[in-house]
Amino acid sequence: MSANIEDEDAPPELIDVSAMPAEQVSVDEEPTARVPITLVTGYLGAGKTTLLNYILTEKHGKKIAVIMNEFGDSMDIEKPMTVNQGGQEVTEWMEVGNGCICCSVKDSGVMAIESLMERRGTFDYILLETTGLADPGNIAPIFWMDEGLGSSIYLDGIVTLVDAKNITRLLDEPAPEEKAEAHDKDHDHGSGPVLSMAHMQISHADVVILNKTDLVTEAELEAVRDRVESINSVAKIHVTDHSRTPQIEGVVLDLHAYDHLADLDFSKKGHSHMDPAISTVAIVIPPIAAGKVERVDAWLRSVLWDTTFPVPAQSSSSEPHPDNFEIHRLKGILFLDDGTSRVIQAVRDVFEIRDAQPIDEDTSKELQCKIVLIGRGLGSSAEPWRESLESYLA
Ligand SMILES: Nc1nc2c(ncn2[C@@H]2O[C@H](COP(=O)(O)OP(=O)(O)OP(=O)(O)O)[C@@H](O)[C@H]2O)c(=O)[nH]1
Ligand SMILES: [Zn+2]
Repeated sequence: MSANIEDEDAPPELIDVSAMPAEQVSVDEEPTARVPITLVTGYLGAGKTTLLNYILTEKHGKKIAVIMNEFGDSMDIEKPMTVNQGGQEVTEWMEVGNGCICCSVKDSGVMAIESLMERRGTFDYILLETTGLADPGNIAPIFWMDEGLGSSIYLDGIVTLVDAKNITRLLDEPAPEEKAEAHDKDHDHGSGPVLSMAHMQISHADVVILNKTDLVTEAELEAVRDRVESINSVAKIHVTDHSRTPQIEGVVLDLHAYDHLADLDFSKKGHSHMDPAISTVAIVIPPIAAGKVERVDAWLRSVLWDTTFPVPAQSSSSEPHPDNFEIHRLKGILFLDDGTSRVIQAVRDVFEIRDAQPIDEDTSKELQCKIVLIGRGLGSSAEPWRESLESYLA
């Protein structure tokens, strides 16, 4: 459908435009020079390192730089020498048989990426394994905000490994130490179910890999799939045993999760057993006037930054507006009356609206603006959200 996948142009740089001087916002320098990065997340032991080892040993014709976290000692390749740089351990880059290079790091992978960039040209893709307790919502914005990294790397997508055997327990009973750490402390989570890190990792995913399926029955697997879909109904789901994905491209690599959103699948809405903590809401409205993009921006600032609905011009819905919500992930596409379109991307409170690649869709299909929100306390209906946005744009 959306024909951009093979496009020569890498997607535009993800920048927090609100934090930058206006003249820098539209700078578009050599987008093809930037290297895509996929973040591989998932709870402790879900199979992240197994996945990376699989990719490092498969034939795929790509030169991938793989950054493993410190727990990656199950690597069945020779463990490289560890060097210490400024108190943080970064192991040296090691060539692997299929043309990839690999290193394992302690703490954040940002330093490893910086050391990696000195080897630019020797690889064309980066895979970063986050530690099992990392909240990808804290990592993804680095690639949007950090000007140095942002000019050489772009975020291709977030892949979350799910341990099919343990995930239900993790979602139901967040460990006490996790509660204390549960993502950033600046956010007031208000009352309600405590979000585990497992929730965060699933809710930020563009792709979910349901792994360890050899350890569960088919019925258990379906229950896990339902649970995952109820937390994040837009992520693509793949089922694996020992992280052996059916293919690598399109599953782990080349996700283009941030370039085109017109083909988002909304058909999985309306789950009977929503996860109590996190849910997905999709706002669908007709194309808007080109002059209204600024209003959409203002509406987003209100819901993402102030977590309040802008006062609606009128309220006709019988459903009350959620008043204690938190949006962790938002994606959207706007079709404008001048024939152009815009993509909206947000991870937590960092967001941007930028020009979308033209879509050569058959014109018989009616274009609709769509905004998908994943978060907490969003309510069971998209109606109050749609109403708020539409009346704000009116
Ligand atoms: N039975 C079974 N075991 C698996 C599967 N995938 C991975 N494992 C095992 O689970 C253990 C943990 O896998 P890893 O790949 O190290 O997990 P990880 O997510 O990298 O773990 P951390 O980095 O510690 O968070 C290893 O012993 C793997 O061999 C699977 O599909 N089935
Ligand atoms: Zn690992």
